[in-house]
Amino acid sequence: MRNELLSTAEMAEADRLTIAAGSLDGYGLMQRAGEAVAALVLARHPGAKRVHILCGPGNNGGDGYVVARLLAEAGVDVALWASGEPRAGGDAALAAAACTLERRPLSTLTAEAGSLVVDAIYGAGLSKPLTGDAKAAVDIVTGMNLPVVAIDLPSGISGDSGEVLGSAFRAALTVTFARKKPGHLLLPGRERCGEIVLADIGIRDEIIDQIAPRTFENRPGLWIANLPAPAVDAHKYKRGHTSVFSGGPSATGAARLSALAAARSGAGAVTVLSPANAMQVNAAHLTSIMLRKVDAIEDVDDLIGDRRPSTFVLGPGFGIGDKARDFTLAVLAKDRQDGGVEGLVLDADGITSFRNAASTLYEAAGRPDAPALIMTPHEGEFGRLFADIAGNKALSKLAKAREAAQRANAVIVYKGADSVIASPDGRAAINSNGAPWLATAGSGDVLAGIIAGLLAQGMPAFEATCAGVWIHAEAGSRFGPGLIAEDLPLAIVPVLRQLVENTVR
Ligand SMILES: NC(=O)C1=CN([C@@H]2O[C@H](COP(=O)(O)OP(=O)(O)OC[C@H]3O[C@@H](n4cnc5c(N)ncnc54)[C@H](OP(=O)(O)O)[C@@H]3O)[C@@H](O)[C@H]2O)[C@@H](O)CC1
Ligand SMILES: [K+]
Repeated sequence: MRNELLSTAEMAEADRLTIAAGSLDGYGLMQRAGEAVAALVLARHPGAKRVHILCGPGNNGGDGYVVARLLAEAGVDVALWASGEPRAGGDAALAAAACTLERRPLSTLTAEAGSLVVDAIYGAGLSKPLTGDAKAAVDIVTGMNLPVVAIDLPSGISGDSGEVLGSAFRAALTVTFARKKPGHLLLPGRERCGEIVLADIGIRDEIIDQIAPRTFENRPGLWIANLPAPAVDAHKYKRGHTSVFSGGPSATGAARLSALAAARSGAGAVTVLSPANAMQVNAAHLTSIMLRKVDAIEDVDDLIGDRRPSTFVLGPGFGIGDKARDFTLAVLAKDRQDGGVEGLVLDADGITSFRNAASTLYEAAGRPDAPALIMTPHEGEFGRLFADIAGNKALSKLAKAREAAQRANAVIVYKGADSVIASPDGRAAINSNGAPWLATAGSGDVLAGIIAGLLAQGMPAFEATCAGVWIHAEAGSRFGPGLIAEDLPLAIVPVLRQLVENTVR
């Protein structure tokens, strides 16, 4: 399956290019869209007593008129409700004219228990909050708890941001075309879509390639080709060396969790870098993972000279302040070339430490040949570093992550149930395999470790980050109730096995 996501503008462009290529005209695309929806309605709801089809004034409504005609031809009891009139001469007007069923105003909608609703009011063209007859229809259908099949998007959900504009249907099934849209994956859109089925309506892959979308669903296909597989002659340092900075004696657990996750993700060697006063407590809890005393910047330099760690994690349990800033900048001052430092994953306290010194961080990360910087803020941390972006109501979560990545010269994971991973080069991916079980203390420390471990094995920063987010979420979702962060490093093992064996997509 292809992983591109299309903005509503890119979808309109795909439509235009397909028509220009001459294989199908707009009405032909609409027929195919309607046929796909009608077939799914018949397959999924063979026993529906009555199907209410709600049609808006645009092409989404046009799809609805095609569905109405096809279902009526198949012998289904169809009731047709219209909001507004399709523009004369347009494809939707043609579809409406071809449908001879009686049309009643949507403002007079009534439905009966046991019936099914097909929502064709607004799709990609939603331009303002739902009001009037459309809003009233949402209230009636939601109040009666009727199952809804949404065409393209549940009306009221923005295809670009996933936001609810005014109010929106909650669909059991959403049928969309060619590729998913960001609004199908971003919250709250994702939970309003129900099951999402992608229908092929004749928009060819070459057309999508021509558009070259920069947004993706975060699935293995996006990065599996870059997933490290150890060579037969691998020795431990060839498989990458990750170092994790530990906090003081009463805050060491987070770094060890991160270190363990880096090791499980395949880094050949992992070292916990501990202040002198926490050496004993760290030593008491580490076996295969190495331990080294690091109190000052010079110790970091020595370590890089001696052991050549390729990646670092800084932040989990580390403490906020000068030391975090100094160590971060010392790592970013190293070169990447010739087996130098590949990257730094900055999380938690590491991020917060730069709240009043953000530009120093971004400049350090923007230096040519600087190690890759990866930051993994949750919403609160994101707001501390990027207050203006976070507060801009015109931006979706996707757009916010993208803007932050460009400003910070860093790969950003804007965490949440719909984590967005954005690269400074403009690419972005939306994660959709998370589960509520992952919202547990220490879960983020594990994520930072997985990303650093994959990066140490030579995966490029964006791909390593996307893979880390997906693997972490998959492990947590499969583990389910009762998950604590300590379970996660081991829970990623079966996920990795399936990825290596290529049995999960
Ligand atoms: N692209 C493709 O490849 C294919 C696309 N297809 C289908 O086309 C759909 C997109 O069609 P579309 O562009 O005509 O937009 P659509 O969602 O019907 O709405 C536009 C109309 O609604 C109006 N309107 C909007 N919001 C409103 C509100 N809150 N309250 C009141 N009015 C509101 C808006 O008014 P305006 O903004 O102009 O004032 C305009 O009149 C897409 O989702 C898919 O189903 C398929 O046929 C197959 C191929
Ligand atoms: K719709």
